[in-house]
Formats: sequence, structure tokens, C-alpha cells
Amino acid sequence: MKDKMAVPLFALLAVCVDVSAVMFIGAIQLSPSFINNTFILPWAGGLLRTCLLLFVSFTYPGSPAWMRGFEGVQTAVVHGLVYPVYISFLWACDRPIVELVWGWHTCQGLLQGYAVLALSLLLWKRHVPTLLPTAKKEKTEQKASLQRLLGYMKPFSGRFAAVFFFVVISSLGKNMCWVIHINETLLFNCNNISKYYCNSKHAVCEFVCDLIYNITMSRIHTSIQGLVFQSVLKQDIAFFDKSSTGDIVSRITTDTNTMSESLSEKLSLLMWYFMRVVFLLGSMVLLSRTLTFFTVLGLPIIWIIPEFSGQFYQKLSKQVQESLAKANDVATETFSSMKTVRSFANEDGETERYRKCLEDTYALNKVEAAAYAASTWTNSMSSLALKVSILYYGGRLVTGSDVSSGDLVSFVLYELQFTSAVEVLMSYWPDVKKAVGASEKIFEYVDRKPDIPPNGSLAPQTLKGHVQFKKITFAYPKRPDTDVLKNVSLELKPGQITALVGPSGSGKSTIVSLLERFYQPQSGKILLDQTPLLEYKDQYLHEKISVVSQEPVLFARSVQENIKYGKENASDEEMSAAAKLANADDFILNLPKGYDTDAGEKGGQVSGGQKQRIAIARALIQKPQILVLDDATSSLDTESEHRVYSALRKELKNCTVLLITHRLSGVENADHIIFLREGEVAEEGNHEQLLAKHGFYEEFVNQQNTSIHRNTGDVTNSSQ
Ligand SMILES: Nc1ncnc2c1ncn2[C@@H]1O[C@H](COP(=O)(O)OP(=O)(O)OP(=O)(O)O)[C@@H](O)[C@H]1O
Repeated sequence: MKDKMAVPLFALLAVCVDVSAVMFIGAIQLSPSFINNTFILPWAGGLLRTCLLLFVSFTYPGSPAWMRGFEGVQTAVVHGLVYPVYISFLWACDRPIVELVWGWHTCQGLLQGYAVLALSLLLWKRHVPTLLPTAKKEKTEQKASLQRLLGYMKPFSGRFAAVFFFVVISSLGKNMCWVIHINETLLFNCNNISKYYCNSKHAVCEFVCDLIYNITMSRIHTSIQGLVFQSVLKQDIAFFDKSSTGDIVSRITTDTNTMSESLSEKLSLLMWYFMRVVFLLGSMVLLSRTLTFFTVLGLPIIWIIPEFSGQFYQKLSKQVQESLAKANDVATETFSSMKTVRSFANEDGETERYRKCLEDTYALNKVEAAAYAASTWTNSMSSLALKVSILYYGGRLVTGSDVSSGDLVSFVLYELQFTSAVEVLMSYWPDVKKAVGASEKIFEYVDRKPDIPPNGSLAPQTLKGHVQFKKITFAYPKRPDTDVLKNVSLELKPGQITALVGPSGSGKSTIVSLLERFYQPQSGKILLDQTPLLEYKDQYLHEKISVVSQEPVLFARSVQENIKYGKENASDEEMSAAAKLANADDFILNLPKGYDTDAGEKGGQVSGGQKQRIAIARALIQKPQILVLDDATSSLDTESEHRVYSALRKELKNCTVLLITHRLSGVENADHIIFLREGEVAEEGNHEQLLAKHGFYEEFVNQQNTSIHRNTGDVTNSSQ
């Protein structure tokens, strides 16, 4: 009951306080010698009413919650200031205000004020919530993106101040030239030479201004592009599993280009036209306040349409960008797998896939074009309506002798310039919104926090390279329900070669990914020299652990640059020593330009086996403490493989070597063998111990031997 009465009691209290305040102000106004300025009392009274209502709302315990928030402040402001604003508005239009100035605190005035407040509250509650929920989140996002964009401009605030200075000077000068020209035209005294002289001075200012502006904007563009690139590189490996290359490339190139194009070209024009609008407005005010006021009143009508179309464009621009990224993705994938495409003669299939993506973009572009045409048409129609109503209203003012016919003609000429400048502003506004839309997508990457634990701080001088996996369970982020490793415990000892074998898909490479800290296990611990792997510095870890993967990727650079990748300061002697260890030196020297031969994109200009040997040399030049060879010799012939392993055995005596292979030749001589099956350690020991168990390993050895015999049999048969 008490709660039910709280709100009516609050309303009663608020009304009592308000009525007392109004009566108090009324009494002051009626005392003859007090203040006789027309505006001071209405404004002071309005502010007092606002403050009192706010005071009651925030201090009375039963006031509704909304009255203590932003909505309450708005209500108090409307309630208190509706009269002073209305009185000032009438005064600006040269309308009689005496009655209102003396009558606003009467009973009738008070009731009118409450009616306006109730009506505005009703409209606010009725319409705004339907507009807000969808728009609110987007609006805050847009605002945040805009603030971010402005943040990138901040370091160049000096340059922007210079640009602003030139814009003001040039626009002011231009406006003056134009006013002189209009007057001369009206007086039939047009002097083209003076007009040319007048304008040429400002053209210099314009040139300097555009130069500074464009140089600064391209600087900002490159820095944003660099930032996005850097942010992408910092992401976790799971991010790259999820995002396609085309999408990433598209954000770095297309999206930043769209954004900077809109910002540099269109924003600069907006600036110029905005200044023009300001100066023209000044000239119009000097001619007739009433007509200017009337013109400004009509502006929201021509503002609303571009505002809505701008929001529409922003959404559309995001969709266009996404669809372009898809098309990019198809193109990147096709070109990077050109040999596979050609060997399956699937050029037409890929073309069709690309065409479909482009068609989606085209469909969106069509909507964009239609929206653009519609908004341009509505813009010009609404500004035409404004011009016609000004002429009509101006005509009435001339009839009533409020404005002279000469002033009306000049005003109309100014107004024509003014509305066309406003029209240009409106037509470029969607482009700026488009830039904000594009920037939102860019900032999604910049803001993405990589899902990796913070970098550790350990970087000890010496590292033994003793690795322990303790009860590791792991599922890939993309397939969180499938455990790839289940309670795996294993040990890699320094100075030993540990071989990891098992059927395809049993989780061997996953163990390497965890060792490289690409992913984090869901449970269990990985220790390096008895210390959790997470405590080591990322760079240190990758210097100490070298991995040669199943499909090593070479860069489209020389063989030399590929071997020295990640250790650019290595000497040529170190490079050739690493190449000799990898049994690569001989074939490299036989290449057309030796170590300077280009390896081609993804190593496409060398054979599979050569690629693997270059990759092994690249790993060895780092002088790693832990070397992982993940099926790294699968493309080598048995002789070359044997040579590589013997060299490694001789040279890497203290190193921890993890060997993942499907070939028996590499496994037999390993110090320790771990057999992995369906994500679990099934057996471990050395070759002899495991054979004695007659288990999975023996089966693996038998399979290998059978396949060797089958192969030799095939060869013998074919030679017969
Ligand atoms: N990035 C990934 N996202 C989701 N699942 C993955 C990912 N990489 C591998 N897998 C899955 O994890 C399982 C183990 O893969 P892994 O590459 O470790 O096997 P492997 O033993 O090295 O196989 P192979 O001998 O064929 O190289 C497989 O079922 C594979 O499909």
C-alpha cells in the first residue's frame, strides 16, 4: 500500500514545490523596482524550476527510478525551460511576447506548461522505445568507432588546426567575393576581372589546405592499415583456424581503403561546404533574422532523410564488405592452389564459385544504388519544398512591409546557395557513415583480444630441453566436444631421440602444436625443465624449439633468405653448415643461382624433398635445444633420409629430438618410442622392448615390413 502511494505522493510533492516556485517568481516579477529585463526572470525561473524538480527527484525516497536517471533529467529540463525557450523563439521571430512574459506564471500558464510536459512525455515513451532498442546499441557502436577514428587523427591535431585555419580563411574570402559579386550583379555592374582576382587568392589557400589534409589522411590510412596487420599477427592460432585468409586480407586492404577514401575525399568536401554554410548563414542573418529562422526551421526536414539513409548505408556497407571478403577468399584460395585446380580441370567450377560470390555483391550494390537514387531524389524534393515555402513566406513578409523586396531577392539568392551547400553536405554524409561502417569491421580485428595466456617472463641462459606432458587432455576450439588428446603423459629427454608413432589422426601433430603453445590444453600440465611452459617468454620459446612440419612452407624469396628466416643476422658459414647437416648443400649449389635462387611462392620452384631439406636447414640454423621433425623427411628417398638422421645424431648430441614419422627406418634407431592411438599413449619403450610386447607397435612394424616386401615384389615383377 505504502509502495503504491509512493509515486502519487511524489507527483503531489513535485507539483506543490513547482507551484510555490512559480508563485515566488511571479511575486518578484510583479514588484516594480526589482528586475525589469524581459528575459532574466523567465530564464532564471525556468532554471529554478528545473533544479527544484531534480532536487525532489533525487532526494525523495519514493520518486520513480526513471526520474533519477537520464530520462528524469530530460523531463526536468523540458518542464523548466519550455517557457523561456518559447519566449526567446517568438522574440527571434519578431513576434509579440509581452503577454507571455507577464502571463507564464498564471494558473493558465502553469496548466499549459504541464500539458506540454505530459504530451512530450507521452510521445517520448510511445515512440522513442520503438526506435531506440535497435538503434541504441548501433548508435553507441558508431559513436565508439567515430571516437576511435578521431583518436587516430589526434596526433596530427596541429595539421588539422592548420587545415581548419585555411578552410575558414578561404571560405570567408570566397563568401565575401560572392557577396560582392551578387551586389554587382544586382546593380548591373559586373566586373569579371575583379571577380577572377578575388577568387584566385582563395584558390591558393584551398590548394595548401587540400595538400596538407590529403597527406595527413594518407599517413593515417597507412598507420591504421599497419595496426590492423599487427593486430591480426598477434591473434591466436585458433583465430586463423576460424577466419579465412580472404576475409583477413579484405579487411586489411579493401576495408581500410573504403574507409580512408570516404574520409579523405568526402570529409574534406564536407569541411569546405560546412564552412560555406556557416558563412552564408551569417550573411542571411544580416539580411533577415525572420527568414533565416524560417529557413533553419526547415533544415531538420532535409536532414532527417540523409540521416536515415546514412544509417541504411552503414549497414549495407558492412554487408558489401563481407560479401567482397567472401569473393576475395575464393580468389585467394584458387590462385594459391592453381596446380590442383588445373590438374582437376576445374577452372570453370572455380569461375562459377567466384561469379556466385560476385553476384551476391552485385545484388547488394543494386540495393545500394537504388537507395542512393531514392535519397538523392527525396533530398532535392525536400529542398525544393523548402525553397518554395521561403518564397511564399518571404512574399507575405514583403506584403506586410517587414522585409524590403530588394532584401528578399538578395536573401533568396543566398538561400539558393545555402540550400545547395546543405544538399551537398547531406549527399556526402552517407559516405562518412560508410567510412564509419567500414571502420567498425576494421576495429573488430584491432579490438579482438587473442585467446592466449599472457606472455611469460622466463628466458634462462641455459636450457636442458626436458619436456614433460602430464595428464594432458585437449580438444580443438573449433570442435570443443571431441577430445583429440586424452590424459596423455609423456617425456622427451635431452640428448635423446624420441619417436612418436601411431595411426593417422591419433594426435601426433597436436602434441607438437601444444609444445609450440599454439593452443592451451583443457587439463594437465606441460613442463619444460620442470617449469610450466607458460612461464617462458614466447620469443625465447620459439628460439629454443624448432619445428619442421609435415608440409613446410617456404616464402617466395631466395633459398638463402628462406634458410635465414627468423635469424637474419646468421653468417653464410652458419647457413651452409646448417644446409650440409640437412643434406641440402649439394643440391642448393646445383640450383641456377645457388643460394640466391628464388624458391617460388610457397616453395613451388623446388621439389618436395628439396623443400623439406631447406626447411630442416632453416630449423637447424636456429641452433635449437628442442628439434621437432613432424614427418619432415616423408618426401626424401631412404638414402637421403638416412644421411640426414646420421648427421643429426652426430651433431645434435645434447639436443632433445622429437621424431614423428610413419617410416620404420627412422623409428628403429630412436632411443625411446611412444605409440599413440586415438589420442592416448598405448605403448612406450625402445624398439626391442615394444616388439617383445607383441602389441600395436609390433603390428605397425609388421605392416611396414609387408608394405616394403609388397613394394619390392612389385618392382621385381615389373622388371621381369
Ligand atoms: N585445427 C584443427 N581443428 C580441429 N580439429 C583438428 C585440427 N587439427 C587437427 N584436428 C583433428 O585432430 C585429430 C588429430 O590430428 P593430428 O594432426 O594431431 O593427427 P596426426 O596423428 O598428426 O595425423 P597424421 O599422422 O595424419 O599427421 C584429427 O582427428 C584431426 O581431424
